Amino acid sequence: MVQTESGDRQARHLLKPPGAVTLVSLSTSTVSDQAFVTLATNDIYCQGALVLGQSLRNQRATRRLVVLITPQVSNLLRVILSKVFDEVIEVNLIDSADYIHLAFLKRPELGVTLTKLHCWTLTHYSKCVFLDADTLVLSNIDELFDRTEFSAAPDPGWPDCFNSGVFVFQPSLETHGLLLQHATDHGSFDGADQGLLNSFFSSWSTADIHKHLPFIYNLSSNTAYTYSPAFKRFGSSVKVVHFLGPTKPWNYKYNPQTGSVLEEGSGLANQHQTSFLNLWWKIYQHSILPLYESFQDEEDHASPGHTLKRCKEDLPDASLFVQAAVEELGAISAVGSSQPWPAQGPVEQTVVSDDTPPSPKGCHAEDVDLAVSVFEISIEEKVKELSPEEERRKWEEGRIDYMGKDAFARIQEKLDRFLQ
Ligand SMILES: O=c1ccn([C@@H]2O[C@H](COP(=O)(O)OP(=O)(O)O[C@H]3O[C@H](CO)[C@@H](O)[C@H](O)[C@H]3O)[C@@H](O)[C@H]2O)c(=O)[nH]1
Ligand SMILES: [Mn+2]
Repeated sequence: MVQTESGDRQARHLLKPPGAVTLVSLSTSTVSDQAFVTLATNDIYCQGALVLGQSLRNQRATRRLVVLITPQVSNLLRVILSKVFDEVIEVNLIDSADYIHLAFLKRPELGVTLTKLHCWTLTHYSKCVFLDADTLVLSNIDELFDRTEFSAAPDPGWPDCFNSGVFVFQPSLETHGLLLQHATDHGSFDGADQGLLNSFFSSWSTADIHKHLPFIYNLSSNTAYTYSPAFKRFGSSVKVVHFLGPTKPWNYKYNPQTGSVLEEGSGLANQHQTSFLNLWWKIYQHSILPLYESFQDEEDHASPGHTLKRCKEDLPDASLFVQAAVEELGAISAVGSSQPWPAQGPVEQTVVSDDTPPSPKGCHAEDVDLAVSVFEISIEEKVKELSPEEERRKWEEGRIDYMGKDAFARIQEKLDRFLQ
């Protein structure tokens, strides 16, 4: 990966309030009119996008790397994303066109879905591969660009439908418009993008076998066990793992010494899934955490005593970040191999930042808490209590938590309580 000073400087332009489209050029890929695209609508999903982007770089992807973000994504994460992705493009969570607004008021949970559809507006690319932020690339997948729109792999839960976590598409404003129109007219049978895309590209299951991507391009890690003989036979050729479902890699805690996720609290994962989870975390530890540190170092010049600098100083013999920076993460094909972490000091040492009282939660990244100690790394969403004024401003700015507390069901609950 080529990272230039100027790339980092350009990244500053991503700070809010950004323009509709911001271009950041970090690397010269061999094919510049094609791209891998992902989406992150908040700082937590950004952690997934970062690992995905890094996994594509590790596998020497020859196309541009693009991440679509929404206004909720914090300034810090914008800068960090720009260190991994060639382009960080802000899109709106809901398009401002009134007909969409009206249609979707009845189905607020589709907001995030609509955002995925924005990938068709990337018309400066002739062809793209979309990957969910909860996917991990294990080997080079450039050959996907030999496929045409609309190619995707079967969904493990209903194989006559495709899974919309990995797909090949051709950006086109016309298609984008038709998709939105389809959403307006028909909604989505699963209330999200997968249902919508399946009914729009409804001939996928029958028309052209070339549009069926092999399952190795979208292996659902949590369902692999349901057909373990096949996993035994074909598992070694898996190219993309997809952590679909409610529990994502970032919901686990990770022990950097043993190189494995800690299972307690997050339910027991099957053995294959554990290897993939460990791989995800290995990339996170070695390649993503150091990005936070380098950003903080830059900030230190401007404002001495900033958070992560102290973290580093407080960890003289653990030096997680320093080790991570010098250790080049090469091929990650060693699925399941244990990663012995060099011996560290025997006493658990917790990273503590400047402006928070000593506690296990140390390094913070605006909307996420990164707790880093010798024995445990974890990513947690900050629970922010907003004042009624802040809540109102959020709504007025269109920053509505459709999946969470502003979900239609929650609002209905509130109304019911009020009307009782
Ligand atoms: O709050 C959110 C939720 C989702 N996403 C993005 O949307 C993708 C899809 O969401 P995800 O949580 O990964 O859904 P899955 O668990 O994978 O569930 C399935 O169902 C989804 C809804 O139909 C499809 O988008 C997925 O591709 C399909 O695998 C994510 O990867 C992100 O890229 C966000 O950025 N923020
Ligand atoms: Mn997914």
